[in-house]
Amino acid sequence: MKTFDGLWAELSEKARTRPEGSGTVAALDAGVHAIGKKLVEEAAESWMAAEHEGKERAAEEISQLIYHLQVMMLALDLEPADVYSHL
Ligand SMILES: N=c1c2ncn([C@@H]3O[C@H](COP(=O)(O)OP(=O)(O)OP(=O)(O)O)[C@@H](O)[C@H]3O)c2ncn1[C@@H]1O[C@H](COP(=O)(O)O)[C@@H](O)[C@H]1O
Repeated sequence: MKTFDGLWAELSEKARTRPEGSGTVAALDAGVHAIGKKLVEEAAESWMAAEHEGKERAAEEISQLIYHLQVMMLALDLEPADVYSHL
């Protein structure tokens, strides 16, 4: 099963090697404004799923929120440690 750290390693590698067809590379090329819109969209979908669609759907939307959160971190050249230092 993929974890936060496992996904982070995978996405960091994609950002570095820029393979053809990667949605992550396309998202990074689209920029912070576009990534921010996806982040807000997935946050709203997580909220709606949590309130109206049950735990399984909420978990699915939260996984997508984590993905877009990591893409934003990559776009800003932030490492997980930079974020963890504020927890
Ligand atoms: N975990 C994810 C992941 N979660 C969410 N998403 C993206 O977020 C979108 C989900 O948004 P929605 O469900 O709202 O669907 P949508 O609005 O129809 O999507 P769009 O039209 O906006 O693309 C998906 O279409 C993906 O673009 C993800 N894209 C990739 N990953 C993983 O990231 C890794 C690298 O992916 P690539 O860079 O594409 O190789 C792989 O392991 C993937 O499984």
